[in-house]
Amino acid sequence: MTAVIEAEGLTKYYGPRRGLEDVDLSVAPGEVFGYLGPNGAGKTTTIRLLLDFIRPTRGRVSVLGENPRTGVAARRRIGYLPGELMFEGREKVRDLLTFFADARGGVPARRIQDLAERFELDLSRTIRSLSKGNKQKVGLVQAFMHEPELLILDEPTSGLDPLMQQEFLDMVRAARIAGQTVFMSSHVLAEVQQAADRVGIVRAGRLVAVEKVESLGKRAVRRVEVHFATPVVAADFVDLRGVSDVHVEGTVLRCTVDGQLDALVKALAQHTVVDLISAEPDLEETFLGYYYDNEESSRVA
Ligand SMILES: Nc1ncnc2c1ncn2[C@@H]1O[C@H](COP(=O)(O)OP(=O)(O)OP(=O)(O)O)[C@@H](O)[C@H]1O
Repeated sequence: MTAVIEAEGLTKYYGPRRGLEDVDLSVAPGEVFGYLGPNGAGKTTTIRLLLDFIRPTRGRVSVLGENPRTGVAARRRIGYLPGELMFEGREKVRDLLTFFADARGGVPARRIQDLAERFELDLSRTIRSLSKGNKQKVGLVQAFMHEPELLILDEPTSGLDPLMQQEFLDMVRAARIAGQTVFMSSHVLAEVQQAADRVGIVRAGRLVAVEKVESLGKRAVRRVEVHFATPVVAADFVDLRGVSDVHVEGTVLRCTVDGQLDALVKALAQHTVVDLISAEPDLEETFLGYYYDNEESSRVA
């Protein structure tokens, strides 16, 4: 099957500054692809290249089988949520959405109404009176409303409260079931894990890893901090399966656990445990774990 998004050696320099370099990427029809990276990694640059808002310094990209530069017809088949919404007008939300709907060849009013209800968005408000989160909802409604073949979403959950983030993820899952393809950027691994089939990790302008979400889940790396009633020694914990970065200061143990907690929990049980804190690592830590431990399997295919 032809890829919906295909990039080869995609590179963008802003003057001497690297925005993106040598990105090879292929997103299959019906796939939900999460594009993860810290601030300034190159996510927005990639998305702008896909939409021909900027042109590559070198390399090539095709979207829905077309070169974004010439494939104007393909644009209607795309729903796009920009990272920064420029909605400011005095008009009502309903009027703005109707305007977008008409530009895409028409969308049933009922569909707009349903999406607005889902997101608890008041269509009778004026655009400029909306909070950041509500503007984000307008952006999402306009991206989804014409049921495009491809959704390109730049930081879609930014500004949404947790309930609305879940609503959004439900919509992505529904889009996937309907056979739509989704390319979404994020800097939050947890949210992408809930909806995506694969995750690409971009860092300093390079796509450093592409992983199936299932395999990410299996490698749950955690930071663990344990407080004991009496002092402990590091030697009790250093050789345990999955445990690394062991540091002991008096009655406090800090370490990293990759995979099951079982071996650590059994060793802890030899002491009196006062408190145990287990935190998911941030994106960078998870990804570094992959990149260095699993380099041969993770490089982009
Ligand atoms: N118009 C521009 N002119 C110069 N440099 C730019 C421009 N746009 C982006 N860059 C640089 O390119 C790099 C990638 O930026 P990009 O906006 O693509 O990152 P991002 O992953 O989307 O980050 P964020 O999460 O902060 O939006 C950064 O170093 C950024 O400073």
